[in-house]
Amino acid sequence: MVLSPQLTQFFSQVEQNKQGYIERLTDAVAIPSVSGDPSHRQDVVRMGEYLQQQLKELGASVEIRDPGVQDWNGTGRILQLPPVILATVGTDPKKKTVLVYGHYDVQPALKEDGWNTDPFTLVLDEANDKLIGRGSTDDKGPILGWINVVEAHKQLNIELPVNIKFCLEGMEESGSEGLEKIIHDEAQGYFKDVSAVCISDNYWLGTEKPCLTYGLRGCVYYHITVSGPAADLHSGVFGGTVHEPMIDLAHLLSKLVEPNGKILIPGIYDNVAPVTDKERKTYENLSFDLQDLTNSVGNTINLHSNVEATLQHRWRFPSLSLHGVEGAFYNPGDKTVIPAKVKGKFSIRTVPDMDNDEITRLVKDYVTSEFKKLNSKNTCTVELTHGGDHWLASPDHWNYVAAAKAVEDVFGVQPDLTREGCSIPITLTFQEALNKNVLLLPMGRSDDGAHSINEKLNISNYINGTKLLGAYLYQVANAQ
Ligand SMILES: C[C@H](N)C(=O)N[C@@H](Cc1c[nH]cn1)C(=O)O
Ligand SMILES: [Zn+2]
Ligand SMILES: [Zn+2]
Repeated sequence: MVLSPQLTQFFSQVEQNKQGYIERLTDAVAIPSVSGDPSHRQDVVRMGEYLQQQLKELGASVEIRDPGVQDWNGTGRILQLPPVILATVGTDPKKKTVLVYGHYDVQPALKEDGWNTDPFTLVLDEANDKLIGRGSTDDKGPILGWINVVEAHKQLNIELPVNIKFCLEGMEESGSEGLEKIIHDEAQGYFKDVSAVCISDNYWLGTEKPCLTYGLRGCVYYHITVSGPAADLHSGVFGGTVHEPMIDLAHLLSKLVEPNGKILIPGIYDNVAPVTDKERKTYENLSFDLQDLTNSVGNTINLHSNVEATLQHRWRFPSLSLHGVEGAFYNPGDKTVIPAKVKGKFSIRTVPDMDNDEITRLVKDYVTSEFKKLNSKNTCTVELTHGGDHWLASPDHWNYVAAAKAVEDVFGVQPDLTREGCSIPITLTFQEALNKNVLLLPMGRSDDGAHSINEKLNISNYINGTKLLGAYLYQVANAQ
């Protein structure tokens, strides 16, 4: 395949800039922008300021929007939400405009969780082609990839082939609070001239081959709170004499899902769209096998014995995961305590055609009726803490055709077409509010360990990913 002179020039500039790109990611990872932890809220704001500064230096016109405030965890503690950054590079009416969305917040990370190194100090492991640190793949690396593209063009003194409009938020890992309203408010304003949307915030199916992603599951997150005594109790003095919140909660959690993954909430599968013959074909010839799953997970604990069933349960069937218990004793060592109030946290990944409001009704009715069966004198409440919808796009759209050609430009292969099990709540909002095609164009690999310990982005993925984002813009410019 023959590359255009502009692309050839751009690719070689990206290669030359490698060191600078790694330094940029080092600076970004050093800001612990954990949106789910109020003690880090100022760091999220600082991360936003860092990006605004980078974008301004590259000539972007930058505006911010205030998403308002948040009642943190329903505690009455009011927190300012971090700003949504809107930045424009190029306003040529003759060019297409690509809307780039990304998030600058990250999941929590503590060395004690099992990280080999400090999560917020980017480790350059050249021997293993890795950049290790929280946010390296989710989603700081990909956001910086776009900034790298703009920088390379400025250095080369060449115009971008399209206009870019950035929309960067700092609350994605905590439910994207406040963003939906901004998108609706700005649909005929800031977002008016958008031709298509591109999001780089997911992962390749395996470790070898790039993919384009046209579907995501939704996510509804719940807390079950069981409380009883006025304070924690001595289990030797009170054990056997009172209803224990933790015992009630353990019973309730065990009623939600079977060890084989089957969700036990009555009615939960009723609206799940059936698998069609056309859809079945989409699981054929993907560059994925069960060993990829084993490698990403670090153990052979697969629930399903073939690729099709595994991917269907990741992409197009719901799943329920138990995440943790707040208020329970969790330190090392033994403590003979009866916790007074415990909060069990779980989420359900949703798929077409499930409806979030209906699911919440089913969850609340079921947990309430199971709690009644315990005949406990404790109290139990169930609340939805955040939710986002599932999403499906048309992969036949020119936006996908352009991205497939860009993959060929950089990697010399046809990308896999995939759906994804995780969620980016705002994707559907962009599609519906702007009525434009949305494409997911991932930079990282399946084994990057997003949300986990030792999160990494391969150096080659960062560099080739930057080339890919740039090549995609050229292909969009040429798309019919
Ligand atoms: C795919 C994206 N990088 C991601 O990690 N999304 C999160 C979104 C979320 C939903 N609730 C809380 N965070 C995810 O899928 O868990
Ligand atoms: Zn993400
Ligand atoms: Zn994430």
